[in-house]
Amino acid sequence: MKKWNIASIPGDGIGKEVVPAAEQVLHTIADIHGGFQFEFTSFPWSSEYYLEHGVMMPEDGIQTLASFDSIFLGAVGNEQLVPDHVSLWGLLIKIRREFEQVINMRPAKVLPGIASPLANPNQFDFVVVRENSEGEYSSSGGRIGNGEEEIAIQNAVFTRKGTERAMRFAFEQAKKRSGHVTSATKSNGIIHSMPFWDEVFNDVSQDYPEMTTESQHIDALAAFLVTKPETLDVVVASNLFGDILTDIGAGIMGSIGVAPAANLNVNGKYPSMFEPVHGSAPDIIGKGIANPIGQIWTAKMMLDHLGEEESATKVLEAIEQVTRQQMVTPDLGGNCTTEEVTNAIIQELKR
Ligand SMILES: NC(=O)C1=CN([C@@H]2O[C@H](COP(=O)(O)OP(=O)(O)OC[C@H]3O[C@@H](n4cnc5c(N)ncnc54)[C@H](O)[C@@H]3O)[C@@H](O)[C@H]2O)C=CC1
Ligand SMILES: CC(=O)C(=O)O
Ligand SMILES: [K+]
Ligand SMILES: [Mn+2]
Repeated sequence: MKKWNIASIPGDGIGKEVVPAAEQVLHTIADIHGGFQFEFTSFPWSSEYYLEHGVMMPEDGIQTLASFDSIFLGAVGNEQLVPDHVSLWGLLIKIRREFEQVINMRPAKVLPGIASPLANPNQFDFVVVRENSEGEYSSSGGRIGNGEEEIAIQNAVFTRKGTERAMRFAFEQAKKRSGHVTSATKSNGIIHSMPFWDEVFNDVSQDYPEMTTESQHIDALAAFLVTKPETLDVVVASNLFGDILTDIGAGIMGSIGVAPAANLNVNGKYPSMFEPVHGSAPDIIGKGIANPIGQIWTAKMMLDHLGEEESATKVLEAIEQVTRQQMVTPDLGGNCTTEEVTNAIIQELKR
């Protein structure tokens, strides 16, 4: 029997609530399949770990993770204990970079039974391909001076290699979908990186003459996600633009609690990491009402990545059956708990 070794990092806040829920679902689907199983090794790396050890993960943490088939992460961040930029750069962003997880794939589509906050949502189904290793998320820059003289400089880094890689990945996705790629730009306001981004998009699109393309400024595109999301298929975006667009994508699905994500290593050198779009949700910690669907849909993406596509499809179908019956947590207007939604998905799988 095949065994998938997964490093599990629940992290902070509701990560500790939704990761175990999704692991239950993964064990269930493995049992149903019968030909593979999961072994989860859990790591306590979090803001609490930082308070005790002064680091978000041990020095050999990256080395430890390298031997796993995939990493399954909840969320990182507890501002009460550790400044966010310290905790995120010490764990989440560190893993993304060290393991060259250069693509963050984030689908968004209508889930049956869920009332979108959009008044008349058309049947949208798109995926954002977010460049995940450079761009605006950069450590280049610094702070100097004090008081009124203080200056903060934050550089964005766009390499041709990284930009092109994200765009090619987007076009390859589009081949499997309806063949339309939208580039998120801002070349009217950002004078170096974004005209460069547009040029690379134009160059790469020459290699995909069968695809249709469009380029939209990020501000207009943000509005289109609300007014006509059904026109989008694959959106390629820089690190920050992709981050923002995917919270909008989550919003129009009904809640950030349902949105999945995959941080993909595409050169095969290191494991990929699967973690939902949402954060640690400090306002609902410990209430038992965190929506587990984002983490469970993320588990579905991990199954796809591991080549267990048939099981992956079954997990998404079970999620859709449960939302169709409106067995959902309060963020989606329901009154179910994390446990009730998880159990309903498990029961659906067992049918
Ligand atoms: N990838 C990651 O690990 C991320 C970590 N963060 C961190 O998380 C902390 C909180 O950040 P926020 O900006 O408030 O974003 P957040 O995503 O944690 O929460 C935003 C809102 O969505 C709700 N929400 C999020 N996930 C939910 C779920 N599964 N079920 C029900 N409701 C849910 C929260 O209750 C809150 O009202 C910060 O420390 C931040 O840095 C934020 C975003 C991503
Ligand atoms: C930090 C964050 O919000 C993200 O990378 O999605
Ligand atoms: K997350
Ligand atoms: Mn985000």
